[in-house]
This record gives sequence, structure tokens and C-alpha cells, in this order.
Amino acid sequence: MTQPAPGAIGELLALLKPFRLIVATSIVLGMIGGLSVTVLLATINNALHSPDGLTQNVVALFGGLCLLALGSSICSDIGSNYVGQHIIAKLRKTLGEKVLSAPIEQIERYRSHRLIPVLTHDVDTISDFAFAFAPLAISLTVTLGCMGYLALLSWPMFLMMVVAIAIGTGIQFYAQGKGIQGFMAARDAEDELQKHYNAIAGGAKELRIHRPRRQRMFDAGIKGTADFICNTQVRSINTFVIAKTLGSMLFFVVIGLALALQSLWPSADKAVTSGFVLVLLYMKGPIEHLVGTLPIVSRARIAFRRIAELSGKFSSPEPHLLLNEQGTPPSVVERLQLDNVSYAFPAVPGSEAFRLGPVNLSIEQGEIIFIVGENGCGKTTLIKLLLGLYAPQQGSILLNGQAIDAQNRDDYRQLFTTIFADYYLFDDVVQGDQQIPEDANTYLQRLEIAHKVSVTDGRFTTTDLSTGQRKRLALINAWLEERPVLVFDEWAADQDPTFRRIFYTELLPDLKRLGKTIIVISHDDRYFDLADQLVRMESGRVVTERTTV
Ligand SMILES: Nc1ncnc2c1ncn2[C@@H]1O[C@H](COP(=O)(O)OP(=O)(O)OP(=O)(O)O)[C@@H](O)[C@H]1O
Repeated sequence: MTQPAPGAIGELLALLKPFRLIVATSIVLGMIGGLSVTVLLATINNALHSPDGLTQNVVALFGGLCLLALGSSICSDIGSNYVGQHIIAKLRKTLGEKVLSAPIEQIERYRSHRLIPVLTHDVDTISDFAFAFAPLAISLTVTLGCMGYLALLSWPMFLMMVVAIAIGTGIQFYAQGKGIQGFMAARDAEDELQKHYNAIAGGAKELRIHRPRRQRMFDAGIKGTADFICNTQVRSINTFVIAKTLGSMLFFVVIGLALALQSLWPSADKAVTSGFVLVLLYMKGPIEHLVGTLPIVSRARIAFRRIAELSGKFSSPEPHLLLNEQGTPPSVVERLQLDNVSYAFPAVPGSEAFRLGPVNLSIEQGEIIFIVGENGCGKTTLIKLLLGLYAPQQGSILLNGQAIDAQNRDDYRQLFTTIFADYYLFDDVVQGDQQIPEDANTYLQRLEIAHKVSVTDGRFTTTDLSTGQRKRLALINAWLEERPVLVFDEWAADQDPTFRRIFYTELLPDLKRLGKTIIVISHDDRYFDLADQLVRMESGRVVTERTTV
């Protein structure tokens, strides 16, 4: 079991930094509220035993303290609410930005079932904590204020209370140590649960038609993990509950001892004993609040650790990747070249790492290139390198003879439109501030889906279509983006034979006539003749290259 990273506190302080003035004001106001309540208690106790009864001064003091306690507590809560909400928004924005600007390899390795719980569950946990810190400050101040008043009232009784608090704190520390282990195990299981959720959403069809797998998914997967989380959380919370109840009982032990002192030494001042009991009974609330918040603090520590871990994994954003500014993508593609490019994935335990290259390739503007080869030979990896999604580990990629580096890689990528085999279909038609071309609906007709979908307010009216039809929408998106280089990873694989023929023999030549450079990964060998260049791959290497022009 891993321990909370030291980064958790740093992460919290970094989040609080921009709000330090509001945080400090909230805490100070909270403390003023807490102190005024303590003084209020002393005033009540004095008034109870004052021979003059309730004088005008006491009434004024009482009213003033009530107003001060009320006003400062409300302002403190407003401040902590403001900070809490802004911390959550900031966390969400920061994490979103980190994911958006992380290199593709890091995202592929992190896996979505680990990413989503951090973005949802851990951020929510921090939100619970973010709203708790000012009330915590109030409770702490009330407790300290009450302790001060107890010391004023009677030293022996105060010391008795200190001993009781020391015992209570020891019990809480023990409980916290035990409880946090459970919380960590439960948090690890949340990732597992997310994986099962992904499987039941993504594999819904397969699970319907495979009863044993469905049962296993429910029994060992969802039910097993949910029960584990439930039992572990119950055990951990119970530890805190037992510790809290033991702590509560300590109050009555101390009150009992104070009353015993009073009966053993009847000379003791009655005001002292009643004040002591009054303060103790009042203090019980804030102390229980402090103790009750400990599980929230423990869970927040774990959430901060997860967020710090994600931040660490995504701590090297792609340099020069623009989220807000407009770059200056090159406008002309005369030649794309791969010069001795090599790339290797990290080795997976038990199997050898896949290595691509060294590959040399030259693509001229307006060419149609087919990349072909068996499954797993490295075609997609090759185009990810060509697209600038992976940076070559050796060799370089050249555009018009100029090497692509970290500085211009994001601009370079803007030259391409891609439909991957595992593409994501965005339902908004054209990105950025570009106008939606008037002829979007003409393309829908050309691709024979105008009877199903149209474009309204820059969006497809629906994406609930067949697999092949969805891919046609992706093709329309690609068409409308009007980029100079188009890359299709087995686009035609889901199309019917007629449309497949239209794609290869009409659409690709049309795009070529428009001056586009087209790179196609394909297993359709009957259309290989259409290629200006046929690149055949085997085990990560280009084995033959046929040029027909
Ligand atoms: N993210 C990854 N991490 C580790 N290895 C990977 C990763 N992606 C691919 N590989 C490995 O790289 C090899 C080439 O994969 P790639 O997707 O480039 O093949 P492909 O030729 O496009 O295959 P297909 O025709 O099946 O789409 C595979 O053998 C695979 O094991």
C-alpha cells in the first residue's frame, strides 16, 4: 500500500495560493466568531452568578457578541464557499488542460479507467474538503478559546481536560492510521470499478449474448468490487466512529471528575464548577466537529495524492502546444519525408517491445499513398509518426525539406485531417472560427446520407447512425476541414462494396484533383493499383515501395 505523497500538501497549498487573502480573512473571521462565542459563554456564566443580575452593560455585551459571532461566521462561510468553488473549478480546468496538452504516449499509457476517477471522484472528494476548512478553523478556535477560559477558571480542572484531550487525540491518531489504509484500498478499487463500468458500457452487446461472461462481470466484477469498497469504507468509517464515541465519553468522565472534585472539596467556587461544566458541554460540539472531519481530511489526502500522481505523469506537457493562441501552420505541402525514423514502444513484461524503423519515405504533394501490410506490422504507428503524434526517437520528419521539431510540431499537425480506425466522431462540423461551408449538405448527398442527417447550426442533426454511415460523417468532417493532407486508416473497411468502390475510384481521385495529398492504410488489394506509391510494411519495416508515376 502506498503512503500519501508529500506532494499532497504542496498541491493543496498551490491551489490555495491565489486565494490566500480570502482564505486568511475567512479563517480570521472564523476565529473571531469562535472567540466571540467563547466570550459569550464566559458572559453567560458570570451573569448566572452575578449578584447584580442582568445589568444593561451585560445585555449590551451579550447582544454585541451575538451579532459579532453571527456576522463573522456568515462572512467566513461565504469566503470558504467562494474559495471552495473556485478551487474545484481551477482543479477541473488544470486537469483538463494537462490531459489536453499531454503527449499522446502518456495518455495511451495512463488508460481512461484510471483517468476518469481522478477527474470525477477525486475532484469531488477535494470539494468536500475545500468547503470544510473554514468551519474547521472556527471549531479549532472555539476549542482553543474554551481551553483558555478553562485555564482561567481552574488550573487543576484545566490540566484534567488536557490529559483527557491527550488521550482522545492518541485514540484519534490510532484510528486515523487504521482508517486511512482502508480509504486507500477503497480508492484503488474505484479504478477497478471504473474499468468494469467501461466494459459494461462499451461491451453491452457482447455481454447480452454471453451469459457466463455477463454473470462473471456482475458477480466478480461490479458486485465484488462494489461490495469490497462498501465493506472497506464501512470498516474505516467504523474505526473513526468508535474513536469519536470514545472521545465523547471522555467529556463525561472529565465532567464526572469535576463534580467529584466539587463534592470532595465543597469549598470550591460554585461558579467555577458550573462554568467548567457549561464550557465543557459547549466544547463538545466543536471538538466532535473537528474529529468528525478527520475522515474527510483523510480521504482528501488520498485524493490529493492521486491528483499529484496524475499531475506528475502528465507533468511534461508538449512544448509549444497551443490551447488558446492561433499558431501559424504552414500552408504549402510540397514534400513530406521520413528520414531514418525509428520508434519503439516500451517493453511489455513477457513480450518484446515493438520497434518501428528505421523508415525512409518521401511523399510528394498531390500523391495518393497506400500503406499496406499484415495486422500489427506498424502501419498505424507509422502514420502517428508522420502526423507528428509520436515524436521520432531517432531520425527526423521533414516538411518541404525542413525538419519538424518540438517548436513547430503542433503547427505541422494542423496540415492533416485524419480518420483513424478508432476515430472519434465530433458532432460539430468545423472547428474554430471557420465558417461552415455552404456545401456541407452537398457532401451529405454525395455520401448518400442526406436523407438521414443534415447540418444545422454547425452540427450534424444526429450521429445515431450505422457504423458505415458514421464513418461517412467523419469523412464529411475531413472534407470540410480543407486541410492539404488527408490520412485514412482503413476508412473503407466498414463500407458496402458499392460505396467502397466509389471511395477508391471516385472520391480519392476527386480529392487528388483538388490538389490534396492522400495517405491511405488499406487491406483492399483490388484497389492498390490506384496508388501513386505503394508502401508495404513487415514487422515495423518498409519492405517494398512501388511508385507508379
Ligand atoms: N500503445 C501501444 N503500446 C505498446 N505497443 C503498442 C501500442 N500500440 C501498438 N503497439 C504495438 O505496435 C505494433 C504495431 O501496431 P500498429 O497499430 O501500428 O499496427 P497496424 O499495422 O496498424 O495493425 P492493424 O492492421 O491491425 O491496424 C503492434 O504489434 C502492437 O503490439
